[in-house]
Amino acid sequence: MTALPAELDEALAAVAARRPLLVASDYDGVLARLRDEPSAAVPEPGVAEVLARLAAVDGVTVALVSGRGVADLRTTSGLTGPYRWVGSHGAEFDGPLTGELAARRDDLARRLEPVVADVEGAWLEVKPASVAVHVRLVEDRASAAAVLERARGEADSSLTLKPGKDVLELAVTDADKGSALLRLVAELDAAGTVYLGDDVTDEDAFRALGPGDVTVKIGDGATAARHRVTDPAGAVAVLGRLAELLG
Ligand SMILES: O=P(O)(O)OC[C@H]1O[C@H](O[C@H]2O[C@H](CO)[C@@H](O)[C@H](O)[C@H]2O)[C@H](O)[C@@H](O)[C@@H]1O
Repeated sequence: MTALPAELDEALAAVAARRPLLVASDYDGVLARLRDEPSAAVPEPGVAEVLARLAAVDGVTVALVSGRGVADLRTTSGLTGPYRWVGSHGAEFDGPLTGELAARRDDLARRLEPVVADVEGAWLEVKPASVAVHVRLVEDRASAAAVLERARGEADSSLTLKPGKDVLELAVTDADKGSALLRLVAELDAAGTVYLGDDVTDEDAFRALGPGDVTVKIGDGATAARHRVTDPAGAVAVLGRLAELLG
């Protein structure tokens, strides 16, 4: 198992003593390695087991907080369990979104179609509260950047831009992972929270939490998280160590 930095291990030991405890994680790039095709991003070995172990501890709630829609997250991850499922960057919190949002999203998708039409490898993912412009498969990186720039130009002030790894999402709500996490913390009256994330949209969650919480960035890049591990195997090691401490 990946060895954890001493400060991270100490922080996990401290938060493990608190109840109620919220253990929340982003999905892509954290619990699953990034893949060319989003539906191929299955959980890393050990993820299902460690989440189940954590959720079985009295006073611990496990939450999956993803940019994916909840239905997609459930299907792609194959995870089942007594978890809180927060999708669409926090817009799907209590259940599916309303039809009015879907109509705005479909109109947005129509406007974005020409942006990807002639660029090989660029494609649109139409999600519950957003349209994601994907460029991971565009070989020429200058063309990929140009597609994202053009998509950015299609955004009016009613939309929220969510940049990510080889993707730009245009969302029809202003929900973010930080507000969603704070809503969960309040609902559970959590005395401590652990959050793992790897991407730009996870920074809202890192910033929302307090100094006594444990925030872990997966991979490189500037971050507001207090701790870092290198890859999804490291994320599994963090969750495994926490399960051990709670055991
Ligand atoms: O918040 P997350 O759980 O990290 O979800 C963020 C986005 O993840 C997916 O896209 C990313 O992962 C794909 C699979 O590895 C990869 O092909 C893509 O380039 C990445 O941007 C998903 O497709 C998006 O809908 C999520 O918002």
